[in-house]
Amino acid sequence: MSDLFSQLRSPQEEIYPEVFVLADFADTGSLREAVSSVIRKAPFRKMMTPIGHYTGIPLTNCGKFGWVSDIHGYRYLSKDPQTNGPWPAMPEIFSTLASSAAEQVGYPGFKPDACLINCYELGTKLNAHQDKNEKDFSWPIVSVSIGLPAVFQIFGKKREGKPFNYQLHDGDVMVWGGKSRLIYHGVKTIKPDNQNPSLQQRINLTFRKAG
Ligand SMILES: O=C(O)CCC(=O)C(=O)O
Ligand SMILES: [Fe+2]
Repeated sequence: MSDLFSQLRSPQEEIYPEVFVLADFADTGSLREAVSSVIRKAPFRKMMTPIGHYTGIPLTNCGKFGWVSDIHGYRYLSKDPQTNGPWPAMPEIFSTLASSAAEQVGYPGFKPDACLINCYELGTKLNAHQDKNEKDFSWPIVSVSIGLPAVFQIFGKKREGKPFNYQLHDGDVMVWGGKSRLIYHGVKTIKPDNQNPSLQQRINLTFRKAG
């Protein structure tokens, strides 16, 4: 996103303790091409949750490990349950982007082995949750926004209460770690963007060191 608004934001902002936003850090045109190549091999799918519902947001993965949900719970698997083969390799531009974003805010040496790709349609949202299926919480989560804007909600240590809200735009990269690594967070219902009425989706990439 390169309009007047994005030029008014500072390139790096700590929006919450140890939660950083790098505004317009990613070149989403080339990321979209890489997403297309991943979803040709591992299409978006809804997954069953332990309580027998489907996840509202279609998702897929690339990298050594992929995050999955089924009636047994949430975990990382080295194989795509739909094919029983490995997940698509993580595109080089994904890992380079995630490592450089992490390094920029104080996590040198971050080498993600899992990238979860969520595909939000208009009217969908992500309920408050923690990212806690990874082995080592000393590594941050790096999250990249593509397409429609979204309001990211930070609830903090508890799921309840009034969240801190921050609007993420195409190209924004958010990194959270340290004392905020296990914050409850979510995404408010995705709305159309009047400036870009042709945009119908938001894609989010989250990079993790899972294994
Ligand atoms: O879509 C986002 O910005 C956040 C996604 C997220 O929290 C997750 O996939 O665990
Ligand atoms: Fe999350």
